[in-house]
Amino acid sequence: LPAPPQIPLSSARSDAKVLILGGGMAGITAARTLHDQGIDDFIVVEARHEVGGRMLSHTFGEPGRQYTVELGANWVQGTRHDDGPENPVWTLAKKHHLDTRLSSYFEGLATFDEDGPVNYTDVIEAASRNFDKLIASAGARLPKSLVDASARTGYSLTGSRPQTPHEHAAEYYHFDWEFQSSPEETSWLASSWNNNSTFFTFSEQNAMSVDGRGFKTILQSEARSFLREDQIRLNATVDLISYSDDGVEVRLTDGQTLSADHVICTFSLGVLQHDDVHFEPPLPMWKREAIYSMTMGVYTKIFLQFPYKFWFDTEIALYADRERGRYPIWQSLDDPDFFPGSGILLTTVTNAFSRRIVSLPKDQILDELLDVLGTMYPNITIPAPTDFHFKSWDEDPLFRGSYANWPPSFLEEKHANLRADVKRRVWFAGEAGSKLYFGYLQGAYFEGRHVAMKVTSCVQGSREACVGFEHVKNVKNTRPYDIDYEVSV
Ligand SMILES: Cc1cc2nc3c(=O)[nH]c(=O)nc-3n(C[C@H](O)[C@H](O)[C@H](O)COP(=O)(O)OP(=O)(O)OC[C@H]3O[C@@H](n4cnc5c(N)ncnc54)[C@H](O)[C@@H]3O)c2cc1C
Repeated sequence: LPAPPQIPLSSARSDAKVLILGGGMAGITAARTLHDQGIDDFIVVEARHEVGGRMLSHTFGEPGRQYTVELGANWVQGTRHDDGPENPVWTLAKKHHLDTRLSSYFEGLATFDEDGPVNYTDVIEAASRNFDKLIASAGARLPKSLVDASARTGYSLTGSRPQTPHEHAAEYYHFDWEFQSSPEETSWLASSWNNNSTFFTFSEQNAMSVDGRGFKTILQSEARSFLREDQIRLNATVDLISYSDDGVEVRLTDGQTLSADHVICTFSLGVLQHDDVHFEPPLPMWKREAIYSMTMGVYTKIFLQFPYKFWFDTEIALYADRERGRYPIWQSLDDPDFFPGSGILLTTVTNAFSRRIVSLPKDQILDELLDVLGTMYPNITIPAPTDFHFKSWDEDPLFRGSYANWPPSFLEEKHANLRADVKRRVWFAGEAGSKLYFGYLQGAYFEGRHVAMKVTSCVQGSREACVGFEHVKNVKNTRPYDIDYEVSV
């Protein structure tokens, strides 16, 4: 295997034709695309000490029992059908010899509730059929141009109305665990096309990284294969982007200024929503409206290491609590396919529950987790964990959440505006901009490539050849609201 990438700490250069702001999947793919198009006059500017973005690994476990776990993206979701199109993330994984194992989410699930182990796999199978009906019903609406609604509306209309803790947990497993948002918070139509784009276009396989170099190695190795030292600045946090018809200036938090003809912003949607980076002049209203209309969700993986394994032999267990979303998914990494003997168990929580727990003292979270495990295993004395870790994505000013989600009220025009450039100077790329693959690494990849191709025509061509994305200045209803304020007496 190639040696770990050594990316230089800082470049002395300050001016380039293009500044790529952010060194995650979208940023490195944009850089690779520019390079492949013969443009090398660019600098990638990244706040962290390494590239990778939300591909973020962590060394976890007590001394002598340490493993590389993934706090962010962990799976290549959708690989390739026999002779169908290949997920470009899978292409990168293969190119850089990423060590992966196929996850078997839906085979041999262990099931628990507040009474301990109990079998409700029939309910999980029903939830799987309900999810399929949800997707199919959205597919039937699209050709008729029927209006969007929440996935909850879709579920209800197709006859799925979960009542019991088992039904809620089973629905959560199929829906929230993927979208990190509830059916109420999510678009019926967009969740369906998002699911189909990844799992039908590529494949239903989920290949999990168990690589000791971290999942990020695919980006770092890729970056090392074409980036020169003076084409990347690490530990450089962007604070202000000033733009005009003539070009762009980028101010870093240390006061340094970089200038360029174009910038490609790959900050997460959450970063754009929180004004962590300022724009001068402020971004136009149509752009801000789009930014604030899509949602950034939270997906928190909580890792626990125990001195020994006392739990289920399947990869995943489902726990049905009376409170929907309370520590429902448990994943064993101490599995012959993953990290045997590691003693690592992880649970995932999302959105509202996730925001609740990260505001609690760590001891309290740990007590809650041990309490749930005690409920799942009433006849076992749960040993004290040897390590415990999670990352609060929501609170990190470089991410402000985990990945984007398409809410029911989000119109296609607004999404086009989210993706659109401003003045053909300030460009936006990142997973949120991908209409089909938002949320996924492949979304970031496709956006990085697509936007870099647009910028290429601006850098190489005449002014006429430089064509930005279309945006809609005022997003309107096709039919105005008919509201009669008259008070009848
Ligand atoms: C917990 C979690 C689990 C996930 N699981 C999966 C999965 O299994 N499979 C999958 O396909 N996807 C998954 N995703 C989503 C996937 O990680 C993202 O879609 C993808 O990494 C986004 O890439 P990006 O380049 O658009 O953004 P990012 O990776 O966020 O890149 C943006 C970069 O900008 C940098 N930056 C931010 N602010 C500044 C600033 N002011 N100045 C300079 N630099 C800045 C950041 O440090 C970052 O490196 C997961 C994400 C999370 C958080």
